[in-house]
Amino acid sequence: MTSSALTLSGVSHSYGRTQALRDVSLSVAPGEVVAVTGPSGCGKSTLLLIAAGVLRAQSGRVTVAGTDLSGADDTARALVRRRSVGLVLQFGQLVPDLPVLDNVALPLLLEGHPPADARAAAAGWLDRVGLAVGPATLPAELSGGQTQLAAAARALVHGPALLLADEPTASLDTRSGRALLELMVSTTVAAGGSVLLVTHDNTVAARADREVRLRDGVIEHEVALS
Ligand SMILES: Nc1ncnc2c1ncn2[C@@H]1O[C@H](COP(=O)(O)OP(=O)(O)OP(=O)(O)O)[C@@H](O)[C@H]1O
Repeated sequence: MTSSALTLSGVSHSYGRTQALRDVSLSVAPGEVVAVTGPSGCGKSTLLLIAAGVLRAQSGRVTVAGTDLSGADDTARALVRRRSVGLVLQFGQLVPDLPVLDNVALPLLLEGHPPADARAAAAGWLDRVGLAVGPATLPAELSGGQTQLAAAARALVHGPALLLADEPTASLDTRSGRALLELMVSTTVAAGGSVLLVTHDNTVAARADREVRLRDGVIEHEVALS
């Protein structure tokens, strides 16, 4: 049996009295690209953060690349995230006092790769996403769009089994956004990985194999796109 890259089974999550997700079940197969869409506040980002192991689901089960995150402690969840997940959040979320190059190299450095190799790989990915920075350039020196490019390079540098992206092209112009999306999706899928994209942009969603539409924290419908 081929295990899925991501499985959510009966996942619910609340922030105080706001129920963000209600009994959501979703599975992403290896090599599959899924877009999660829906109106503002319907729970898209919460779903992605739970899939990434950043948030712990209050109920239900979450499995990433064969590891059950539901019962895992913070260290175990961080390890799965580091090894198997590439995460691109809306505003990049780079480590502010680390040079951009080291931010991109971080997933490899944390896995014990020699620093020179990790930085060479990071430079290669920065080149591929089209971001020219010096070795000492800090995140604060980048525009919003450049920060998204760097975040995408960091998410791809270790060849993740599961790429999770929340509005990954929101700060980029249409052409750069399209090119970045294509790079993220095609390289991940070519390596056998899967992609979960959170987006309100129909042209981004159209790149997916399947669209999962949320409304008020529940799956309203799913459509196969390819
Ligand atoms: N940290 C938080 N504390 C309190 N409520 C939150 C928090 N994060 C999200 N929420 C609430 O949970 C619900 C789902 O939010 P979420 O960010 O997952 O939706 P979304 O579909 O990603 O929205 P958007 O498209 O606007 O980013 C919303 O009602 C939101 O206000």
